[in-house]
Amino acid sequence: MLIFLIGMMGSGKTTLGRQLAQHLGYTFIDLDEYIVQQQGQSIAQIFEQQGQDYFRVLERKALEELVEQYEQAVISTGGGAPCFFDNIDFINQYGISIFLDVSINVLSSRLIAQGQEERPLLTGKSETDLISFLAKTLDYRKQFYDRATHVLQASEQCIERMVQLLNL
Ligand SMILES: Nc1ncnc2c1ncn2[C@@H]1O[C@H](COP(=O)(O)OP(=O)(O)O)[C@@H](O)[C@H]1O
Ligand SMILES: O=C(O)C1=C[C@@H](OP(=O)(O)O)[C@@H](O)[C@H](O)C1
Ligand SMILES: [Mg+2]
Repeated sequence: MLIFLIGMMGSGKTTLGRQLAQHLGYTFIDLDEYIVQQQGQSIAQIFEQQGQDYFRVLERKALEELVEQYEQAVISTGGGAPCFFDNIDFINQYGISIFLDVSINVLSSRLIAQGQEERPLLTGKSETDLISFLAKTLDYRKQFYDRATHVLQASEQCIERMVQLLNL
């Protein structure tokens, strides 16, 4: 089975995905990390040098490659991945998708604590700007996230509890 984690930046896709994969004995793949390794550039460099549209094409190609390569894997996507092309349909065609539903306040405090250098969409934003950017982005992306096959309320839960709740 392929398990795709989807949701906003800071919702815990990378963190939970790694632990879920370990728990299930599945391969763990972070889509951003896969792209970084293939391109030999950071996400920030790809955005800066080739632009966001190019990054979205790389994301789609990476999804296509991964579904060919793996049968049992947890794949943590980047926040925008299910929201471009028909990626959410593609994901649901090849596996299950879990939307990590996290409130804007929790997202913003996690993202502020983590620093912004690896998330080019957030670079240079004050806390107020960040909150309104996240709210506006979620407002648009919700139509894609809502098509996940599973939803996990993930604002407060600790990782271990989330793994139990999924009962996979
Ligand atoms: N369930 C959680 N509870 C508390 N902090 C978390 C949780 N999940 C992730 N974090 C923290 O939030 C930040 C963003 O997590 P990350 O896994 O990189 O999110 P994403 O990949 O969805 O952008 C990290 O600093 C991480 O340690
Ligand atoms: O939401 C987005 O558009 C993005 C999310 C990031 O991944 P995370 O959700 O893991 O931070 C990364 O793919 C890129 O910076 C763009
Ligand atoms: Mg991530």
